[in-house]
Amino acid sequence: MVAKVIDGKAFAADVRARVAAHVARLKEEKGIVPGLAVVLVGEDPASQVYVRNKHASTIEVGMASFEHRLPAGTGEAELLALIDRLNGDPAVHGILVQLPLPGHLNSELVINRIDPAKDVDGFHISNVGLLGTGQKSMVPCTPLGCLMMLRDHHGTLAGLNAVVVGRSNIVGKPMAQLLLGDSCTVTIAHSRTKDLAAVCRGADILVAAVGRPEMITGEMVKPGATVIDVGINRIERDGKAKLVGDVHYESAAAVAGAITPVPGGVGPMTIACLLANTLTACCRANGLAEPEGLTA
Ligand SMILES: Nc1nc(=O)c2c([nH]1)NC[C@@H]1CN(c3ccc(C(=O)N[C@@H](CCC(=O)O)C(=O)O)cc3)C=[N+]21
Repeated sequence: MVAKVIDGKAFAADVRARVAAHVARLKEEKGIVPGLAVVLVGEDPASQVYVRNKHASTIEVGMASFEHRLPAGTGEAELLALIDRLNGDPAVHGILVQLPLPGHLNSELVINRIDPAKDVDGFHISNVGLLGTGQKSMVPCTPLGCLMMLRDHHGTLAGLNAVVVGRSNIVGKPMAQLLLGDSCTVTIAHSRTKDLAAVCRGADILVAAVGRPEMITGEMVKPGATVIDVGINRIERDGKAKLVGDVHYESAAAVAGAITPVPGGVGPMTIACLLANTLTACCRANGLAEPEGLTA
């Protein structure tokens, strides 16, 4: 079997177009412009690229983008004061604090300072609790993007065996909650799981979010399964820099029914879902109906 390639880049472009159409309608009918504030502390080069991409995509869909770049040595009180200011700013509907933060800053404290209604990353403990209890929340962007692609490919996910490899707070755990919400039978596996290959081979849906380059190989994939590769690893091969996922693409694609590539899979969907979440937050803040097909 040769897997169908799930084109995350094209899917993300479609999500952004739907967001843009809704934003245009909000502007025209209500005079409302959704706004996203992105806070970057320090000069990490990878983070700077991400923040630049987020800014460009935000403008492109017609939203307002507020960028706050702070020096690496910024104190906690100063950062918290900025978040308080953004919490109180009615032009700001979404707030994202780029992670990782410099080591002297307590990221849990900082994230939990964000108004949960503006927490477009879905990392605030209130949103985590709401998601875990099946209540309306802001949903983390990467798992939301994976869920959208899975629903599109399968129609319904009910009754399918889903294995999530990785137990991080930003991907693995919320991904498992979302799959459970769509009535999958969910297993969370990780680096200490006994006979990981056998566990993975039981999956109709296999989500790889371990952060280890090409760890999930074809022999761990059930024939016909859907493989979602969340990993983004920069490696060097044959003297060249290369971006690879947590899945060994070639061997997995030979067995899977469908697979997301890296790059061009989950990554672009993450940014598209950030915009979708900002739109959702704006609609909720104004007591308006939420955008259809762009929420969990
Ligand atoms: N508070 C916070 N929220 C985040 O959502 C967040 C963060 N911090 N810190 C960093 C990570 C990383 N992240 C990515 C988003 C898009 C791509 C993406 O579009 N990747 C492209 C390729 C990019 C490339 O070529 O480098 C792709 O996979 O096709 C990747 C990574 C969001 N993050």
